[in-house]
Amino acid sequence: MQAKWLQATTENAETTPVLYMETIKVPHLSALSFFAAGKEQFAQQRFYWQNREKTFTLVGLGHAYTMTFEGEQGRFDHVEKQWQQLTATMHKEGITHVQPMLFGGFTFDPSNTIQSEWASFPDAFFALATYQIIEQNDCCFLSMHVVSSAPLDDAVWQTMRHERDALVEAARRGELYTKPVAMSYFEPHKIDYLASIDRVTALIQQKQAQKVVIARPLALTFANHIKAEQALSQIVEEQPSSYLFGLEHEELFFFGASPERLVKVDAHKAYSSCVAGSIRRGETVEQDEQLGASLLADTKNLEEHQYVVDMIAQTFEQSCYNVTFPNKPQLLKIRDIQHLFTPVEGDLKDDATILSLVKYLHPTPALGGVPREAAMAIIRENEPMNRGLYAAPIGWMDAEGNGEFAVAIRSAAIVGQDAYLYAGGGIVGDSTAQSEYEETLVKFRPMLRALGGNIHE
Ligand SMILES: C=C(O[C@H]1C=CC=C(C(=O)O)[C@@H]1O)C(=O)O
Ligand SMILES: [Mg+2]
Repeated sequence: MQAKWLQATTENAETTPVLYMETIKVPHLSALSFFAAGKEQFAQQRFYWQNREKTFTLVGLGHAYTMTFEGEQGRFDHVEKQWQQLTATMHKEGITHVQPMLFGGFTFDPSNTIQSEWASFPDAFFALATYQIIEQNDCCFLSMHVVSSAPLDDAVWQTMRHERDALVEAARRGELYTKPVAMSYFEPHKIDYLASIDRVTALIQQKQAQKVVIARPLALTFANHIKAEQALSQIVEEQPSSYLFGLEHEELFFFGASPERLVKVDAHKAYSSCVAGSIRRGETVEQDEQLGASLLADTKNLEEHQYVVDMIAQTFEQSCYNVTFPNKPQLLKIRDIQHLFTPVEGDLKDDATILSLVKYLHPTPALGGVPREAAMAIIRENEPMNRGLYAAPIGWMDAEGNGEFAVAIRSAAIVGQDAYLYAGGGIVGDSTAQSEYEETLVKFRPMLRALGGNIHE
């Protein structure tokens, strides 16, 4: 008995790390240049995030702590619990109101075992950066994090302060990036994709599901390795009204420009957005308005959209008080495409958290389908790819329960000289393969442009 008790306490002592943090305020710094400044010391350990409104930017270099999880059962709770434990005891120096931020994502479907570029990516992957920069309200805060079970020696801080100052200096020098130029463009499984849309539409007509989102990849090859900062710099320039994200994991760099919020929590208020139903942008203002008006009146797109509103509103009803949402969709216009859009908000109940909302919301019918399990089974049967983080929750949270997750669409994974772009669409009873195919072509455009692969434009 005693031996067991001793073992338990030792384990406990070893697994109770403390989070040390020191924050300073720095004059405005380009978040992208800071990301690039970490390219040598922190290669494969960087992340980048900017919200749609461009009012909040977060960049992380290095891993002070990582959390990973394999499998479906318990992955959201595991990350939640670990983060709570890690932030239970914090030692803050310098500016103390700044929070440590955990950044990462949960893969779309842990049951997918297809070998792919995502082979070594865990089903949950989150990192607390060694060096974290936050830009908000015209202020720029630079934090250092160390997670240690032993008391921290001041010499550690001294060394890190030097490294931090060198990173800031390197970031101030900046750099210009050229657009990558793709050598080849390949649509794997194109014929399979077209056939799968016909099959899935038939299954929906037979009432095996009401809606299923089917996606496909597009592959680009380059003459040289694409640098993460080079790819990111393109979307920073080109996508002013989307969430921008980038996450390195080993050899893989996943990045994108998504219009779609999964959930945001700010001071116990929760926000989600239903984004589903699509049409291209017009070439003139009149044509653009006409296309928008026809989208707002199109029964197939309204059906796609309504499933998402019903499900998100229902989930919010369980986790929030005072749930509100407009009774008709509006238009959400981004560079290449316009969508039907309905915002949903509410006041978080005491037992709900941002991660519990991510757990219940993912995948919404904008990415999975209705009913959820039937749709997931149809996706597994009919989509010959592994989505990895595509269409999955990606985002951040702080130690006070605030945070934001986007749905990682309009995204691509870069591995060395190859890039895999992903796009899909909501299939309902009256979908047609050709128009769904064309919708994916429009959805590929942001990443194709960023990667210099817009061979068809
Ligand atoms: C699955 C994607 O988009 C979703 C989000 C907005 C509109 C959609 C649609 O109209 O089909 C999709 O549900 C994608 O861009 O890959
Ligand atoms: Mg659609």
